Amino acid sequence: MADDRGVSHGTGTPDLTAVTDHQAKVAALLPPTPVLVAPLADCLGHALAEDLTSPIPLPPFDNSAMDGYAVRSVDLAGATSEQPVKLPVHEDIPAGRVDVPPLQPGTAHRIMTGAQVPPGADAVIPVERTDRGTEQVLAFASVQPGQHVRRAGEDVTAGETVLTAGTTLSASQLGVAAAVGAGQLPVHRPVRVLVLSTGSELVEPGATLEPGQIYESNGLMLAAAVREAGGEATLLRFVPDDVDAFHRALAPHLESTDLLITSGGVSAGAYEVVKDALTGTGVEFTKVAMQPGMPQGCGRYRDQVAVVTLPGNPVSAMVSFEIFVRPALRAAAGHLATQRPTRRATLTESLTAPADRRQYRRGQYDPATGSVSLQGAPGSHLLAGLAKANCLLEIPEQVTELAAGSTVDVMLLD
Ligand SMILES: Nc1nc2c(c(=O)[nH]1)N[C@H]1C(S)=C(S)[C@@H](COP(=O)(O)OP(=O)(O)OC[C@H]3O[C@@H](n4cnc5c(N)ncnc54)[C@H](O)[C@@H]3O)O[C@H]1N2
Ligand code: MOO
Repeated sequence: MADDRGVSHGTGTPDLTAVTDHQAKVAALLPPTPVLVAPLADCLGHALAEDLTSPIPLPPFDNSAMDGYAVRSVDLAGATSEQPVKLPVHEDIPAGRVDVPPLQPGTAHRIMTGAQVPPGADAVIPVERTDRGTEQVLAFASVQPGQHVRRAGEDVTAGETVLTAGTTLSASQLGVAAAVGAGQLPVHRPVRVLVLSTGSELVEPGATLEPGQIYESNGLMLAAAVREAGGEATLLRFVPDDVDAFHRALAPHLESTDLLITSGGVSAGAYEVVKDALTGTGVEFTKVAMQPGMPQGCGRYRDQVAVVTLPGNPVSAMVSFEIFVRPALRAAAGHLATQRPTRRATLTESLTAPADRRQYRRGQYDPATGSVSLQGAPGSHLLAGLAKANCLLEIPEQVTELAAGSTVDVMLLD
């Protein structure tokens, strides 16, 4: 049933596109990116394209967990500080020594952390429990068989899968790949994104503001968001509010762009350059049942490049990026983790929300108490509040008010 704004109650919204429908449309625009093989050092943040199995065990050989002496544990049975056991020291084994001679019964080899445990030894006595002798050593304690020895394969066995396809490669994932000897990895190429902002009122941050001008912020912010999401961003700013200039600015980038993201110029004003330039080129404009972020558009420009047009209000642009672009970008680049983590949180204060629109409010989530407080008012120009927020509260379409103490879903931003 629709009200006098043409907005229906319940599930049907004749004049407004459902958030989930627009999400699906944007996601469908971005096919998976090709797989390339990249040196390990260039793989940070990319998604692994195939499972990585280890050709070797880790550790590759039994090695010492301590600086000390490799011994046979039976030789130190009953050793105490009062009744130490004396053993001749036959060899010195620094880490990396490969010609390690076997340990004879009743002797010790001095050994360093990470060095190969010699055949015949079954334990290591740490240097602190000895007199640190080099020709012969006094051991002031006994050791259990296996003590302070790191066994071959106890971390990873040969043939074991250490990373699965779709894993986002962060520092520790690159660490394990290097440890098992992978010099390069098959990864999905990041999505190449052109971020374009238009608006005659916009000037470069750092320049002097004339009356009526504002600093350009969306372009820089969206390009950073693309990079944080694992994409490659090229920034094209200060494109004049002129349709021909818009097409001319775009043309040299078409070949090397998978996705064009614009901000601004799509609502109902007399100078909506993005809408004017892209209408009829394969891009469709709509109003989504969301606040902020109602005016949206997407499509394929001249059958060539995926396009998502975000609204110009900075908070609208950023929230729209989070809801529509980020998950699609990550899915196309092969990441299994496409969604931000979510929590159910207790609201510390009451709020009201517009009917029939899904509202995203900015908030501060406190993981210690599981509570969330609002960060600033709902206005979509209030960028400072967004900058202080660590989460978005998702207020469902049918909810118009929530009392303090209510439970609400939050999406964590960092
Ligand atoms: N009559 C109507 N007016 C508006 C409607 C509507 O439905 N009917 N929708 C409102 C909503 S909701 C939004 S959101 C905005 C979206 O407008 P546009 O996407 O066309 O954006 P602009 O008008 O170009 O700019 C809006 C606002 O954002 C500032 N802006 C734009 N680009 C940047 C940038 N790169 N960096 C910083 N700030 C930017 C711009 O100066 C404006 O203040 O429309 C409402 N109006
Ligand atoms: O929907 Mo607009 O994006 O509220 O400000």
